[in-house]
Amino acid sequence: MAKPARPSIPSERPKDHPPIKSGRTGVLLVNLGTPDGTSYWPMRAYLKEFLSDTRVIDTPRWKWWPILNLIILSKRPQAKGRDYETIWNTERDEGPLKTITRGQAEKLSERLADLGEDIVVDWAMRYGNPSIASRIDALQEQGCERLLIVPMYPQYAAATTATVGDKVFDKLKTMRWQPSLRIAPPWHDDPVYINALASSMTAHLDKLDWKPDVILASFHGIPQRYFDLGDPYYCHCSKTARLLRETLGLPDDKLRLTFQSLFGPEEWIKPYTDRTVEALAKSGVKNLAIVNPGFTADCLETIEEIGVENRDIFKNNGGVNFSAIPCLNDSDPGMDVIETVTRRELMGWV
Ligand SMILES: C=CC1=C(C)c2cc3[nH]c(cc4nc(cc5[nH]c(cc1n2)c(C)c5CCC(=O)O)C(CCC(=O)O)=C4C)c(C)c3C=C
Ligand SMILES: [Fe+2]
Ligand SMILES: [Fe+2]
Repeated sequence: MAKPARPSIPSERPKDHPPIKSGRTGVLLVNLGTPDGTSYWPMRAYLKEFLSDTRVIDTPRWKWWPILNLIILSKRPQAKGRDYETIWNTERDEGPLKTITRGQAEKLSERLADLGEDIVVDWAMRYGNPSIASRIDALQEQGCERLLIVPMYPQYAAATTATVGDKVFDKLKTMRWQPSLRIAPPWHDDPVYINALASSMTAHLDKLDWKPDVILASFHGIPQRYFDLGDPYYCHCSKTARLLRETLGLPDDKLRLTFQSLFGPEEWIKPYTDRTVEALAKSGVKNLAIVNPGFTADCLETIEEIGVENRDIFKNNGGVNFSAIPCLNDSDPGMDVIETVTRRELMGWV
């Protein structure tokens, strides 16, 4: 039987066809988020979005809705707004997390210049602005058919990494022409990350005219229940701390793992940073440094909670010298980490 004639495919686009940009790859760095301003309403909007995420708070909605809307959102926006004011980037009118994430994206773009014009680097916030959906739109408009999402968390947690995925999938669900998608895995035990932390800690501590008796590696906490339900976050943090200890040649009691930023009445993973700081000061430790390996950018939880609140706890209980070691941010070692992770995950695409 004769084959039916193949319909001819026009070799050129019809004259009235809209222009198509194509063939590019987008890299989207995503960090947690920050309010649009420090006054009541922007603070409230930010906290409401954040604390309504079931990945962050999994309490049944009928129970959580009145607690959030009637109790937490009536007081916390003012209190936290005052804290944000103390760290605010007034020049740009934004939180430091935004400023630093933008800097990381700009530097990454420069570092990937050898890959040519077909790579576009951008950044977004999981909560607040610029939103993930708006940046995916922008990348697609620039011709990105492939998308690498980099959740800016070295340790995986459902409350951070997975919720970035959720938001990306929500957006993709609405798109007729979806980009191909990759999500970078956590890098809690990557040698480039451990070495970057070790070198930035050493450089910072060498500049002090005193030596710490103890260093705390303080990570953001999660409720103990989330760990019991199978979240690998605690194990990732423990491994980072162990590798850091090994790299720096420090014994267990000199570099200790702790967890900060507790929220609500539940039990969180332990030991708690603030209680450890207090106990160390009371036990006679005079010189203390704290590093925050789980934060890729300095933010309220590092600058204010560690640099101010925990410094005060230490000094008020007999401590003498205290230093908060800055996050990797967009420093050279920090950018080495982001570049290594990105290049590895782009393999096969570029
Ligand atoms: C139950 C609540 C929370 C969980 C679980 C949680 C996990 C978690 N958070 C980070 C990183 C950051 N959190 C930040 C602020 C912040 N976190 C919570 C609550 C939970 N976080 C709140 C309510 C806030 C806002 C401030 C406050 O009201 O206390 C920030 C700082 C943002 C900034 O703009 O500076 C970061 C970063 C991780 C890594 C994590 C779990 C692993
Ligand atoms: Fe948090
Ligand atoms: Fe906090």
